[in-house]
Amino acid sequence: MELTAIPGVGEKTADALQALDDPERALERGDVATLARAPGISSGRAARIARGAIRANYDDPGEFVATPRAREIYQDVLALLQERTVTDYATHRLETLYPSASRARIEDIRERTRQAMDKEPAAEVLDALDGVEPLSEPTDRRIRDRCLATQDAETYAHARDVIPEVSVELVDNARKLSELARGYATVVVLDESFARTDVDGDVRIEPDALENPSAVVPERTLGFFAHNRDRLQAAARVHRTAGLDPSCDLDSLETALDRLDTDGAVRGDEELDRLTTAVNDIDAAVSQAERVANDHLRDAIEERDVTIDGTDLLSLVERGAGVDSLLQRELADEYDAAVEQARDALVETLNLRETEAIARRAFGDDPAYPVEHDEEVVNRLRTELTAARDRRATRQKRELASDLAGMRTDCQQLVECALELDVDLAISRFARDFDCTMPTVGGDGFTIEGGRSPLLDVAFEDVEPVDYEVSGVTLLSGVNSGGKTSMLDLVALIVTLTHMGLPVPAEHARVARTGELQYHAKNQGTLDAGAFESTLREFGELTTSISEDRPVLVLVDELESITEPGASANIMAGILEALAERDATAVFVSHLASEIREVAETELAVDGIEASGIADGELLVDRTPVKGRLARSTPELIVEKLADENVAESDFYAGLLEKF
Ligand SMILES: Nc1ncnc2c1ncn2[C@@H]1O[C@H](COP(=O)(O)OP(=O)(O)OP(=O)(O)O)[C@@H](O)[C@H]1O
Repeated sequence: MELTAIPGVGEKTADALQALDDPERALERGDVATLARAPGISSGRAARIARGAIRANYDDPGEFVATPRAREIYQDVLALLQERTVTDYATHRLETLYPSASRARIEDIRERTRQAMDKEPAAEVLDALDGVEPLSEPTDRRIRDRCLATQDAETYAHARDVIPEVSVELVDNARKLSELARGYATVVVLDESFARTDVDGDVRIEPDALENPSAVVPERTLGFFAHNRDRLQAAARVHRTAGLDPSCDLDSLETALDRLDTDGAVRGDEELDRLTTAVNDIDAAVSQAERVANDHLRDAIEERDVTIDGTDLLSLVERGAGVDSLLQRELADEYDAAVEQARDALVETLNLRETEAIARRAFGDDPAYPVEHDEEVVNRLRTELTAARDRRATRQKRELASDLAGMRTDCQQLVECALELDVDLAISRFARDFDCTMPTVGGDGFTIEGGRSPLLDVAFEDVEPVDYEVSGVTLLSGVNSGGKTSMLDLVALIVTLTHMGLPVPAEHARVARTGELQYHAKNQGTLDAGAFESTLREFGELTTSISEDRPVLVLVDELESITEPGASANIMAGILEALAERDATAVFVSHLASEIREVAETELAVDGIEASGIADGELLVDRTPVKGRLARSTPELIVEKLADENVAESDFYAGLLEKF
């Protein structure tokens, strides 16, 4: 997809998106979290870009949400869904769901919603989701014990691109190569030309190395898996607890991950552990072996009475011989036993195998007291053990890296699948929490049965279910606080959810396909001339823009408050007539329903939310509007109550009542 073809994506944004590994895939998947990783793109902007991409894909003109109040309702719907996610990914991903006029888009989401609603939001699955996050690359991948070397400038540039983790060096002669071999544990030479050069150190001639970078830097794969280990383990747990079909064998993945340390080292290999411990403990083990030998020898000397013939003693002294000679002569056996003990102790403590023979040479056969190790031999032992440890570690790393490298795509899928489950479960929880059903799309206007708005200021279980059906243009009258605004909110909510492809909080609902939701909230007080003029312009544009292929649902709350009552009634009557002429669906909440009907030239339908009376100062309201009924106003109900209750002033109240 050409990035600049997406609505709202210019050259600059397209450049920022190109910095991602695979922007097309992120856009296709509506992966807001990944898009927001592009430089300078906030998550809000990422969501707008993703919606733009979807719109372009469905040829959707957008602009369903046509007014600030309609936008608020959409935001409220989104918030209710987002409250039910576990992962940040799902929170952002839900922002790609929007009310659309495109039949195909709605149908696609409805299909997904139906499947989502069947999914059980079990506590252990939600728990497991807690650790899932999109996979990401570790930031610091510099590897300092190895370098690449080449003679060729082009290979040099290519190597820097392909294996940026290690340094790449230009070498033109054997001297430079041997300098590198002294500075790095391993030098990988990328040219055949050095094949016959004899250089000390671990210098490998691997002209094909750039074709398989993970063989040169198994740390790349291991680092990626170590960095993402917790997320992958959580994703595997989600698959197990939710019974999802995994994209890879979970046991193999978990076994491989168990072998990996958080820093990318291989763990759980006995041989590697043995060699690592031996290298670390060598000095301590040598000292301990010396101690063992000397303790033995001291005890032996203390216990022995050495008898020495006078001539022998004289000859020893004349030769300048020291105690060593005496030891050799008199305590040779004890010395041998002591040295043997030192050798055994060293081999045993360090658990040596291949290097046992070297270790044994660390204590010589020539008698001396105290017994001392041969530093040169110990150093040799250290070098051998270190090399064996490094060889083993490299082999292990390569093996594990090659096991894991093949799993990368499947792991990506494993995590994506778990994250998408979170999106589904948010929809499922929303549907369950608010007793939702899938609405029917089609027909004229809307029908709501048993609708309960989760946006009310009362607990959801206390919301009274309401029914309402409108086709064409209707005035909605009713007592104060009867629930007229709440009814408009419920209609807007159900229409918005339906066009998002989501379930609605009603026992049954049917909604006509709509291109635009025009929901105008109540104004707080009379408008000044300028604001009044612009409100009239808005309605002027709205009534003229309605066409058959772009049907509009108009919800208006107490438009009369924009100016004085007489003028308001005239204006509202005019707007309603224009909407009726264009076969629009509209509900106008008004306390001036009667006055509007009087001045209107066509017959206008009116419904009413009625109160059956007043009890303890509270209106008893039936919140379902009665079709074709102009509801009595609150003042009328109060006058009626006073007329009933006050015998003395009954004439006065009866007179007032007649005026209604
Ligand atoms: N279906 C319902 N179930 C329970 N309570 C409701 C319901 N509808 C409305 N209410 C309660 O009634 C209150 C008033 O509702 P709302 O503001 O919609 O009335 P209104 O008719 O628009 O009032 P006004 O004429 O004063 O503008 C709400 O804040 C809510 O507490």
